[in-house]
Amino acid sequence: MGLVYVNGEFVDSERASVSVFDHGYLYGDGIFEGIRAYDGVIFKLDEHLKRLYSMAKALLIDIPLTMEEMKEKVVETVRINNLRDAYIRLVVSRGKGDLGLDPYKCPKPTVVIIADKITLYPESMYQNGLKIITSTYRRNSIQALDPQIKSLNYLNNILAKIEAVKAGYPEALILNQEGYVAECTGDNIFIVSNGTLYSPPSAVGALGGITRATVIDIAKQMGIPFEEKYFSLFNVYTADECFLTGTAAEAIPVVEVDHRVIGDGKPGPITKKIIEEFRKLTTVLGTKVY
Ligand SMILES: Cc1ncc(COP(=O)(O)O)c(CNc2cccc(C(=O)O)c2)c1O
Repeated sequence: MGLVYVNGEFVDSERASVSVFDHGYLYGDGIFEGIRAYDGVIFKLDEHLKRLYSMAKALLIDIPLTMEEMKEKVVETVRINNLRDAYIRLVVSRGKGDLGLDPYKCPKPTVVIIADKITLYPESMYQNGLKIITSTYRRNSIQALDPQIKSLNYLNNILAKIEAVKAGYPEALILNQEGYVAECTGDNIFIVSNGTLYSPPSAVGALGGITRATVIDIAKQMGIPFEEKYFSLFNVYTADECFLTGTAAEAIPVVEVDHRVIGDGKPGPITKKIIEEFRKLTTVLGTKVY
């Protein structure tokens, strides 16, 4: 049985809970981070915390810990559970209030840190690549709720995920309302065409992924040209390679989109090299737990 950090205390995971009057639960009023530890190193913890505090600022949530204190609590949560490889879920909500949605009736944000195991995709999917479809659900407009904020409002992603799973696919691509490719339900997207790597800017309606940023750095170090560019499904269908990036998924090849075979239908050479380089970095760029 693991221990979960809840508002300053470590509680058995079976008993860990938040109030039913918590606005994260009642209204999805909150944000979260998904972080990974590899062999006792928490990958890019600083980058994740920087994003968390930026998102909190955007929502006017005043996290009751400094970034340094939060960093110590994340490390302590992995350590107290004796984990070396872990998926860490850090959730900050507006906190306990009354049944109205007024955030100014929530005196103190709730902070929850969970460290556990997660396996999103089996190794075979990394070897063979994913087959995905495009969801009929469009990404919510940045004028309504900016997808750069990793909020507790994941219904847009969940509805697209339901569509994929019901159709027999592990993941779905989401377009924005203009028809540009945004990202998948839980991952950013890259395509490779004529030796250049492309990924849409976050302004398309996508999370500014930490893994995406890492892959862009890897590409630069490998001398692979990278361009941030809006692109359509046509560009995906006709790409030489395609892959997705996310903390849980890392980098995973895509070999078919909407029944269009990408390249030769196998994980591409640039994709495979990037995956190899990414895995090398995971125990180098991060914060030691032990
Ligand atoms: C919408 C979205 N876009 C991109 C990413 C990748 O971002 P990072 O490279 O910073 O992790 C995410 C995060 N990926 C994520 C978060 C929560 C659950 C699941 C799941 O697939 O169950 C996936 C995400 O939720």
